[in-house]
Amino acid sequence: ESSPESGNGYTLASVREALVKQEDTIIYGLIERAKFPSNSHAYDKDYAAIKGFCGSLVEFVVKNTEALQAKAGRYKNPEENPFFPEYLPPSMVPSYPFTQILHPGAASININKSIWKMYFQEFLPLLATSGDDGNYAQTAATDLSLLQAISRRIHYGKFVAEVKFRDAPQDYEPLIRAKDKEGLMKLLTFTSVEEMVRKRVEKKAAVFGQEVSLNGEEEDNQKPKFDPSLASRLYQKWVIPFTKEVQVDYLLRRLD
Ligand SMILES: C=C(O[C@@H]1C=C(C(=O)O)C=C[C@H]1O)C(=O)O
Repeated sequence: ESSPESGNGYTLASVREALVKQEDTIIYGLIERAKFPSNSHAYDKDYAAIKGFCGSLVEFVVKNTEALQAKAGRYKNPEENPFFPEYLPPSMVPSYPFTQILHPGAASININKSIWKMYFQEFLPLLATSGDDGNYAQTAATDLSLLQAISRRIHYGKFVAEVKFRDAPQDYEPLIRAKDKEGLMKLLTFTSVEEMVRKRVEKKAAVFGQEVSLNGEEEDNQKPKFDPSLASRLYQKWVIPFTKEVQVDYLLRRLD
């Protein structure tokens, strides 16, 4: 039951359930980041001028936090993918026997560079209101936890692809051998599931982002913590397409 060849309890239903739970983490992350204004100095390499470090304050926070978390074992879990893998020290803690269901080729898939670019260049300007309150370190910390949640969700595509492959190897194998990316993309796509995901994410964003007061009348006039349609936009434009890209990348390596 627990050999690497068996499914180890992973099914399409269970991986989808995991994705639903990760939506919560992403939405909490959006709420936390939206508490701060844009704080553009946090992203400015010239502003930071940190001794012995070349890069912005957010890069400084992310690289150093990832290094600490790597020592504490974070990246031993195949669900976790660092943004700066080239700077990571080894884990210093006893290893845990994480269930290994993925093909070893999964380890070489990391699209965090694209996620990073999307987040800072395209998404963050939509989420953060303009302004500067000086809380650059705190802002960078919220960026990192939101980025980690988005990255985990997107790279979970490896697990999604693995269970889809196991459910129908006869359908996937010829496309993999032919390196038919378009055919694979079509086969792994479920538009009705995607639509449900987008709708649920927007609804969760509206519910979680609601101001809570004890006077029922006030609630209607309260501004939400962030625009809920941004959450579904994030999913539609980036999270879902990136997840599918990871699935295709994974499947292309599946028979190596
Ligand atoms: C993740 C899956 O694969 C695809 C990507 C989806 C997503 O990122 O939400 C949803 C449906 C599929 O088109 C899935 O089938 O659940």
